Amino acid sequence: MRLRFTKMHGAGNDFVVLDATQAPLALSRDQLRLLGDRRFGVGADQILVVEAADRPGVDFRYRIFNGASGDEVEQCGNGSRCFVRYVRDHGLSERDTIRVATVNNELELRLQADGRVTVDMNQPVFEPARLPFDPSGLVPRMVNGFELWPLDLGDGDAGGDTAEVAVVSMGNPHAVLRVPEVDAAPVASWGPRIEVHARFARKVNAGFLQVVSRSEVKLRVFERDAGETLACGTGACAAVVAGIRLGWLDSKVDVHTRGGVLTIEWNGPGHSVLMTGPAVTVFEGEIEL
Ligand SMILES: N[C@H](CCC[C@H](N)C(=O)O)C(=O)O
Repeated sequence: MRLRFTKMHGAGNDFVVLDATQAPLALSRDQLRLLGDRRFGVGADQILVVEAADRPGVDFRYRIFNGASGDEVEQCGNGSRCFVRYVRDHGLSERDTIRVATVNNELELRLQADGRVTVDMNQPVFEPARLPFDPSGLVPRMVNGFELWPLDLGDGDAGGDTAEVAVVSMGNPHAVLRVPEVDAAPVASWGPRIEVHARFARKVNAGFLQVVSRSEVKLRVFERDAGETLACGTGACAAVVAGIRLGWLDSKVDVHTRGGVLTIEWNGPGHSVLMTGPAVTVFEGEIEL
């Protein structure tokens, strides 16, 4: 099959975007992994599929697949900003604000005059069972009334490292740990061990957070089924929400990632998280699958 695609990125987190509004695209896991493959295919952290609305009150359906595994996931923040840029540029909508349905939620996406996009990422979820995360037998350290869970990363000869994490769901699961300096953080060694830790039944995205001030942080994320990406939108939301709950951050924070800056705003429980950042089209192409 000959497939047209658009290559995009949001703060360096990159995507292959496909238009399935005219006809459903039933791609196999192998075809999705080929699209994500940086040697044998196009190359992308995630594959985003634009589908026609499947219910009243939304403009499109937004589906997300991790490029390395071909598995469908619940949410992609950087991808949602590219989504609205894509539908505008491809004449699929004339509106600056659109509403999309994901596998487990709905998002409102707003194209700003300066070209950045603001997304209402809905409310964060903290109940461990809804991540899912199994805290049984663990005693959390309470900071500002919020749990930091001691994760034992010891696996045989790897030694008894313990990662102290906050857990947050933005529709997809996140474990956030504070580090003194992101550039020296053990992302390559601890990231994969947290990602597949047995207490996360559907694996987890691991965020490494450096607090620069109450309104500025640096963040690296070892993403579930993607490895370290240059930015993670839901990861930035999860890290800021955790930082606010832990008393480290104010309600509006600039998140410096290796691929660019995202601005996250959250006014506390009961409120949505707002994420603002870039959405860039790199090239259009075709591939034979
Ligand atoms: N790897 C993530 C999906 C992509 C999230 C990230 N790219 C974002 O911008 O939120 C997961 O498996 O939950």
